[in-house]
Amino acid sequence: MKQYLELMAHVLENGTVKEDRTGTGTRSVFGYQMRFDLADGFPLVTTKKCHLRSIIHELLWFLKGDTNIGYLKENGVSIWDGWATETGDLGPVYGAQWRSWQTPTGGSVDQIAELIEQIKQNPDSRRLLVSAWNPAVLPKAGLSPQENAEQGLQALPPCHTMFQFYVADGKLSCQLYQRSADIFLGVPFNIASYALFTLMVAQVCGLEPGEFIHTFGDAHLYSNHLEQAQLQLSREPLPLPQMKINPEVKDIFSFQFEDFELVNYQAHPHIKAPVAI
Ligand SMILES: Nc1nc(=O)c2c([nH]1)NC[C@@H]1CN(c3ccc(C(=O)N[C@@H](CCC(=O)O)C(=O)O)cc3)CN21
Ligand SMILES: O=c1ccn([C@H]2C[C@H](O)[C@@H](COP(=O)(O)O)O2)c(=O)[nH]1
Repeated sequence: MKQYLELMAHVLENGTVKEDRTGTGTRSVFGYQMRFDLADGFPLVTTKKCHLRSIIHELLWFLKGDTNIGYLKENGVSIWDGWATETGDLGPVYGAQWRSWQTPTGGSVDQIAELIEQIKQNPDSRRLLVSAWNPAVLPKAGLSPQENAEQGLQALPPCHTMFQFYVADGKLSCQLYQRSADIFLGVPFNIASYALFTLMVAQVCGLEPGEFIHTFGDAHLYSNHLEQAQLQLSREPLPLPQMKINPEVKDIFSFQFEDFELVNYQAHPHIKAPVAI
């Protein structure tokens, strides 16, 4: 995961000191890109131990179209707790936009089902996109995440805002545009999640995995993550693990947690860091 360490080093060296919504303060750059060839192994950060279980459950939860943290809590995943209402709601976040984008006439669009259909039917298409950025449901400034969710708005605007697939030479690649990126906590999750999603889509479409390309808007290190970032930079990256997926699954909505097995994951010890809310 040289790419990830290079991003960290780049932001530490070149980042501008910048205030942010959470009041924590960041070092930030605008515009950056990383590329991962999925044939090189599964891109899970090795310079700190990462919790893949949370990442898999979060992705399956998005794919169900679910926006209540109930499923995550049942599976011991707490990464969304800070933003949910007492009843566990987050408003129309990723799951809702991916699977049931509301149309003005009262219908809904399943962007994931349409994406899979288009990749199969029309692999040369330049329109293989999914957007989670829906201006009609963005949270109102001045309200808390919980107050927004109670009003039917998103608790937090999507950070991974849109992604595009591309098919060439029998290989499927994915590019994500992430408008805002917490390099220490969020980015390792985001890389692994989209790499896994690309492997899943490739399998159900009968394609080989190509590249995952991660493009950033505001990529930042929070001021209370700088020591943790330095510690990670002092560690040697280890060989990447491999992801094994149950080859029987041919429907993107049928994957279950047990269908995934990460093998040969060697990592340095976990590093704790506070999450900015
Ligand atoms: N400031 C901030 N950073 C984020 O990365 C983030 C948000 N907010 N808000 C929405 C989601 C929630 N995400 C999160 C939230 C918490 C962790 C976190 O605390 N990770 C720890 C523990 C992992 C675990 O419990 O499995 C870590 O060490 O990675 C990671 C991603 C990603 N997003
Ligand atoms: O998947 C995610 C979700 C969130 N983040 C980070 C990026 C920012 O640090 C915060 C969101 O705050 P905004 O003020 O809305 O930008 O969460 C992430 O890195 N990955």
